[in-house]
Amino acid sequence: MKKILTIAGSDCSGGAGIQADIKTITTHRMYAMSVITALTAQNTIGVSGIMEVDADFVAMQMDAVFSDIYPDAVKIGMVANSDIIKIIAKKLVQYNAKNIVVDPVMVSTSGSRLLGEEAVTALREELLPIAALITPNIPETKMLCGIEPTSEEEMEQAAKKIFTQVYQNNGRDGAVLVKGGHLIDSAVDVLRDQSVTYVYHGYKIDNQNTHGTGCTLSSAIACNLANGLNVYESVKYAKKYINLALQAKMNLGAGSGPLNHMAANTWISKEILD
Ligand SMILES: Nc1ncnc2c1ncn2[C@@H]1O[C@H](COP(=O)(O)OP(=O)(O)OP(=O)(O)O)[C@@H](O)[C@H]1O
Ligand SMILES: Cc1ncc(COP(=O)(O)O)c(N)n1
Repeated sequence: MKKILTIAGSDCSGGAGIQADIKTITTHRMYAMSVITALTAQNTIGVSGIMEVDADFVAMQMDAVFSDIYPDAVKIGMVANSDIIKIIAKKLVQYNAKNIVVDPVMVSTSGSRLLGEEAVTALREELLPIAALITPNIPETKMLCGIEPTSEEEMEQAAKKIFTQVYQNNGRDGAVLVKGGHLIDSAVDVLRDQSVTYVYHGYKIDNQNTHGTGCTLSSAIACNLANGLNVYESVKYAKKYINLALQAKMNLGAGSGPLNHMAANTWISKEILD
């Protein structure tokens, strides 16, 4: 049994954050563990409150997990502030954590800030370089490199620029996935590693219930890495998971509703596990 740790914020409505991650990991038939960085009061319409966890208590949670059940992969989502980022980075290095995927969550789809403005530098300098893969969406890509891509070519330029800043300039290895879910007419994603650019030509599924797609994608990638797939294949199968979960068209809540993980289950069990 593979063990996956998610370090993220709680979404009480169950669509994003820790809850989306645990559903994704469980659907992959793996064992899910969680280190919670913040509680959010939110639903499909928006975020009404955030309570950040003390950085010391984040450290206690990480010690409790790593000293007992060592994870095969770690997914990181909402990290709230720079103190939490610094302690997470320190503990991941201390425990020599493997297969780290960072979704650099900054602003919710509904427009609320989930990362303090002061924390972007700590995220860029301390957490991103130790990840095997980082998965910025279009607005996060702009925050990281100044380019707000509107086409596949601009996504390639941005992915290359972020790779250079985060990995090459720090003498580290890793990969960048610029996600195109916010593009109007396609759901193309672009992966950049040390030498190659891969383009995933996704078509846009007609479903406005996309709350938690980024959380789900990064958790599915972490599961696939834990299963021994390389980064390119891990992203490929994670996108298939998202497509199935979106195609099932569950419609909960008055706003942008959650994904249907039960629908993704069929494909995962047939293609990956059997
Ligand atoms: N309507 C859609 N049809 C197909 N794939 C989609 C759709 N919307 C998003 N995706 C895919 O979902 C994944 C997440 O992309 P997105 O850019 O939405 O991330 P995000 O903004 O971090 O997600 P979140 O909504 O959780 O914040 C990507 O692989 C993207 O291509
Ligand atoms: C706790 C938490 N983590 C991440 C997101 C981003 O997801 P989305 O962009 O779909 O709102 C969120 N809303 N809440």
